[in-house]
Amino acid sequence: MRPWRVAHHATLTGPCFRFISAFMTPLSRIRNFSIVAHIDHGKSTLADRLIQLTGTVAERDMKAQLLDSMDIERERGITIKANTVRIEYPAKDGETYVLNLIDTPGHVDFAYEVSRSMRAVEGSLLVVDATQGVEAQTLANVYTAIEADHEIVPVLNKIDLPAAEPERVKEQIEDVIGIEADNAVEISAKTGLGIPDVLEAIVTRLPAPASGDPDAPLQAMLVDSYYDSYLGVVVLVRIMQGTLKKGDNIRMMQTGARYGVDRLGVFRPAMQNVDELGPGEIGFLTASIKQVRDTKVGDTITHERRQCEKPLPGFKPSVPVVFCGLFPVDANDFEDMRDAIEKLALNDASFTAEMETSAALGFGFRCGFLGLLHLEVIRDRLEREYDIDLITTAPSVIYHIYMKDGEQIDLHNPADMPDPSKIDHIEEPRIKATILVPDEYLGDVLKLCQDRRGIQLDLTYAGSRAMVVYDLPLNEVVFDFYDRLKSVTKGYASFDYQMIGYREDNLVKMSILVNDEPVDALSMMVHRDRAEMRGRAMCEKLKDLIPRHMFKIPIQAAIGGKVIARETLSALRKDVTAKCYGGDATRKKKLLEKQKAGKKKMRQFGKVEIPQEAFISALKMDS
Ligand SMILES: Nc1nc2c(ncn2[C@@H]2O[C@H](COP(=O)(O)OP(=O)(O)OP(=O)(O)O)[C@@H](O)[C@H]2O)c(=O)[nH]1
Repeated sequence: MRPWRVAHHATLTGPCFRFISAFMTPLSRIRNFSIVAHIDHGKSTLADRLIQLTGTVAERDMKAQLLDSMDIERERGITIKANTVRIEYPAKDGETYVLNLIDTPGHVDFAYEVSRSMRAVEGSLLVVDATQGVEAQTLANVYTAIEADHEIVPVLNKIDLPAAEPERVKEQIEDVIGIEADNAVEISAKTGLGIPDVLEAIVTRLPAPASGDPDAPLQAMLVDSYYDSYLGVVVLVRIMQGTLKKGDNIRMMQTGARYGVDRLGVFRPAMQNVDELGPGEIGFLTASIKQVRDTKVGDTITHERRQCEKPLPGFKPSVPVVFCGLFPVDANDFEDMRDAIEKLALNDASFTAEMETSAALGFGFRCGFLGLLHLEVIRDRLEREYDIDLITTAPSVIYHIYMKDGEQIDLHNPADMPDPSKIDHIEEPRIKATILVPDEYLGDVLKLCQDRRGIQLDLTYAGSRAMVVYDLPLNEVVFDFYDRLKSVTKGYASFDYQMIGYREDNLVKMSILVNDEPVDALSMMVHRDRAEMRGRAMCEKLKDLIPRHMFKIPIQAAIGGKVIARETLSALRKDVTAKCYGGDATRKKKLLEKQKAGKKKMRQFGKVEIPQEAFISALKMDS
């Protein structure tokens, strides 16, 4: 999972295991920073180069993208959880500096983690691909950095490419973000060009940590945590005030949990033990913590005996916003799936799962995620690492249902919708979406947002690119908005969003009935004005996706008891093997075997079998 960490555990007991002697680096020689960038602009490659150039990792151990450690991260080239590394850099002024890099996730789903890790450092490198320019996530992340009072050094990457336009991109950074970019460092993280300048810029242009008193009561930020099968939960901390020592008894101020510190250390990037961590330093601790859930990112760690007066400000637990049902295709996999889900949940506090039974799909889990990417990552891991075939139901958001009797219900699953006659009104979550798109695709983007019940908030230009800001219902975005956006703009748009709150709208639950049996997994919340259109589209699709049976199958969409759309799948007249006339026995056998294998992936609904693909395909909306 995190190969470099696991791989380097050996060194903890091996001959090269050593303690860093108990001296604290003076604040003036510490620089804590993060790298903010849009996906693919080269953040991980730059981090690798910094590590390599400072000899933090021996050349032979250098694996591309050291900091992106999960397989899926590697494969998709995205960074999911924050990671950290401590680099020692002998600067031109003759002093050796300790540089702590916290690598932050680049994707919108993990905005909260980004904002937390930013609070743990004083400065940021803003990496912008000199061939692409500023993108939506560059904006979102750089604003988070600005909010955290960071000093920011712009870095233009990929200047080795002929398409690089550093001057234009500098101008764009100044126009769009509003920070000075004249003195941006021009580099190629790929070839290594300009990397020494980046190291010098970190030392000379980013601030040292603000004053901290090593003798004050301990105040440390819990920046991140992960589960390690050898060490248990490993907690990444940034010391603000006081000194943390091995053996100390600590207390998490938000959760109230108490622990004894077993081990203290830093990542270089292999784990290296230290005796103590002082103000301004970033390191890790282990403390026989059983599950990641007990460590809340953003919590304040203090000493049990001598507590600091106040926790650090701004703590909020990250809460799942997108929910869906995950069911094993083969009911026999349920126990394996439960184990797998428990393991994943141990390592990911923002992923929630509760057992669920569906009339149609049997036993499974209702799972909560930070966003769509998070959902995909977890689903992929279940399928890949644990080898479980899954049926995923339509993602849904949390609706606030206000009942006539004054009760308020949070609806996570459309299947649990209460009797509509008892409902007063329903509110849905809305987001503010920022989209940056080349001019020529603007029309398509506006249409897409409009189709998804968007309200335009702003439209401005930065060079030949438009920046549109829309207020959109989250529900319209969760399923395939991002895919549609990519396809209508040929991949040239970038997208970022933040939640802005709940608003009332005319929402109803649409049920789908196949052969008069409701299929829970396909029920969804829709806007009343769109229900008919959606219902019709859904029935038409299902008609194509459900194989014909020996009898006629009505497929209906309904709101309450009222049918709003209907299709009929005609009966199959011939036997599947009928076309194999002429007695080709092997062909006939093959066909029957194929049919049998296909059956495993089918779900029985009353008398009707629905293939697994139908669930996903039916829920994808075409414009
Ligand atoms: N030509 C060229 N390619 C580069 C350079 N820096 C990075 N790349 C390539 O750009 C792609 C993306 O680089 P990454 O370092 O994975 O990007 P990232 O910003 O870390 O992406 P996330 O982890 O998804 O946030 C990779 O294929 C790199 O090899 C560069 O200076 N020049």
